[in-house]
Amino acid sequence: MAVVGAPLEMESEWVKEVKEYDESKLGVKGLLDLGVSSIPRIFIHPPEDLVDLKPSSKSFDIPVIDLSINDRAKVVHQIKEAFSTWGFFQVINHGIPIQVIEETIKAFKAFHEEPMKDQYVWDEKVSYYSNFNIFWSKAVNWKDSLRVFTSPNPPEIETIPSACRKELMAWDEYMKRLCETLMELMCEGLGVNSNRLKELSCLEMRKFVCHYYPYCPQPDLTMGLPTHTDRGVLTLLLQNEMSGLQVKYDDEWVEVKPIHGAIIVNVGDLLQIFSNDQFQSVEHRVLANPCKEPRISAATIFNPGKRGESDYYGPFPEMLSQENPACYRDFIIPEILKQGQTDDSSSKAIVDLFKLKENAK
Ligand SMILES: O=C(O)CCC(=O)C(=O)O
Ligand SMILES: [Fe+2]
Repeated sequence: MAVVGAPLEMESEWVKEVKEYDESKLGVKGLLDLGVSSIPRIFIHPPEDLVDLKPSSKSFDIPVIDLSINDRAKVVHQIKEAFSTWGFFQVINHGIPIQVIEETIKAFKAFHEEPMKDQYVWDEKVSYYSNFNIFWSKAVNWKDSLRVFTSPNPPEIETIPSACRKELMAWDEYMKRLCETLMELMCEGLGVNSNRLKELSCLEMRKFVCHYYPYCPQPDLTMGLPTHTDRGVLTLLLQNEMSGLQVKYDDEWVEVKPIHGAIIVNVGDLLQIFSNDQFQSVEHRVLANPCKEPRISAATIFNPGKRGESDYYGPFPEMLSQENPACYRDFIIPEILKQGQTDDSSSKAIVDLFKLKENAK
């Protein structure tokens, strides 16, 4: 963690302030409850993060795919198109009842809004806040996050906070089922066996992150979540009706407009590699929330469960040919974990790590 270009003594002062904030276990919500009206300086992002915060003036929208249409070939084609260009789409009519979606968002919101006055509840809450939001940090982000690994299959109950346990367990099941359906369609789009990603254990390791972006008094100075790509295979994201998520398209930032009941789906770095660059893992970010109403999002990130020394991953060999040579070398998951410890911040870190320069497109 470092302040870019700052002298050493300032850097250590900054680290000290971050540590104090972290150890206070207040979270951003806690700061607001204490009545702050400006953001502490540890939240101020460097200028390069804060240019063009406004979304594109062109009327782009990420694709919306309706899973209920009775034309499988059409859906496969739409997913292939969306993932080859945007790396993102919103899925509607996916079979998850709207009441489930509403109840789930309500439960996650309640978890983050647990009042500090009940010490037992508060202690449990903060025990799930992993290092609060000091994450990919050039500066601290204006949000609080709950992180849970919902693996192995099924998740161990103690790893989930009791305040939203019932809802999160149910949500995990819904996400797994939807992801299985989508992975089959994606595989068909790539021209590989529909079970390919499932057989590769991609439904087995799931990370769940629930972000809470409360009101920010100075949204032009900080970020909710800075620019990044997702590192897993596929991310399924639920959001409430508050906007803030932006996706890079054609070198411009495009706002993902909330659609009631929709789930956002996006390609992670690993899927870009498996697809040998047919699908794109695309940069995205979340602005600090200028509205009184908090923004809630819940990401389920799917990763391969098989992580042994002989479990190799790489571009699907059946997609490769002389005209379409591998853009990446094969690798094992421990190589990624090692890399994650050294540099957590850059977009496409995994893609760059395994790229074969000679075949790069
Ligand atoms: O909060 C959001 O909408 C996006 C979250 C996200 O990009 C992530 O968790 O990787
Ligand atoms: Fe993301």
